[in-house]
Amino acid sequence: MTGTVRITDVTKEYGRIKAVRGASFELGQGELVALIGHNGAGKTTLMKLMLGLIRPTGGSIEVLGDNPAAGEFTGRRQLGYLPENVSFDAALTGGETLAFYARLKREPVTKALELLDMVGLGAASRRRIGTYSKGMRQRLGLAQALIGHPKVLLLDEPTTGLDPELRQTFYDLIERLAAQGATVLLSSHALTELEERAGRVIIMNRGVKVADGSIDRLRNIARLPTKLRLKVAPLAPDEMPSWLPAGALCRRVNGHVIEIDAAPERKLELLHRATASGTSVEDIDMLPPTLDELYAHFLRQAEQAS
Ligand SMILES: Nc1ncnc2c1ncn2[C@@H]1O[C@H](COP(=O)(O)OP(=O)(O)OP(=O)(O)O)[C@@H](O)[C@H]1O
Repeated sequence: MTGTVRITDVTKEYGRIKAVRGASFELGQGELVALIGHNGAGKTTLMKLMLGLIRPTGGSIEVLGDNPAAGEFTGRRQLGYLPENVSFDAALTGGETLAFYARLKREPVTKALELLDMVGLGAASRRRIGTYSKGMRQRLGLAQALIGHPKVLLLDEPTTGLDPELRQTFYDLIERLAAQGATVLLSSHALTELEERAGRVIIMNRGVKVADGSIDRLRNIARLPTKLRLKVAPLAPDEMPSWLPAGALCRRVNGHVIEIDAAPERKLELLHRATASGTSVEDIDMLPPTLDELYAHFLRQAEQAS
């Protein structure tokens, strides 16, 4: 993995507000990384630091081998950025807007206009942005960020305002870009949709990085229980299956479905008991901790430690 972004012990203060506190991480070529955290956790500040729009109070930042806040930052043209609240001149058409940004980036206009088709705005390219829906403006923002095949894409809340079908198209698109070698960092509150997509998750809390890794790795660290949902023969009102070990954390979902919280080290034993001959288990679903649950766990842990 070649590092394209290197954040080392970075702090950013706005007066007395510490927006980022001692954050360190590297992003590699072709990585699709989700940056998650509550409002004010420092996500946008980190992106602005990577773009060179603001300077860190402490620590160092390297993007594509250079300091983005340096005057002669050569990598700037290879960065794509979709801000959280994207806004364009309502009087311009989508096509005119994209042509304007292409010229700013010194990229061929015709190539940039092809991006409108890619985000499903080809038919609307001659319409004024004032007539666009929020989802259309968001897609125009994404097309703008993609001008010039950026090596690093920073997307701040990119799926806000997109309907489920467009979200799917959006993720397909960025997965393809990552597969072609782009580094994609996206901030989001939509944890459920990130669960299947992000190869890696960075969790921020009050400016501090509190977790970093693939979802499997975060599951290993958090050691939260896996839910085993079992369909069993109909149970009497207070009955529980006899094969359940004493002390098992178990609840009835309804008269023939029970759910057990299985600690990682007891998962196999419980499965074995459930499927041993003589039990009447008809079906089993294993539900590992969701990203929502992991997120809540790491935030709780960080709050307890502070
Ligand atoms: N220009 C600024 N001047 C003063 N404080 C700022 C400035 N920009 C951000 N902050 C503060 O820094 C902290 C981190 O803000 P940031 O925008 O990075 O959070 P975020 O995680 O992106 O939140 P959101 O999800 O709401 O966008 C917040 O407390 C915010 O109020």
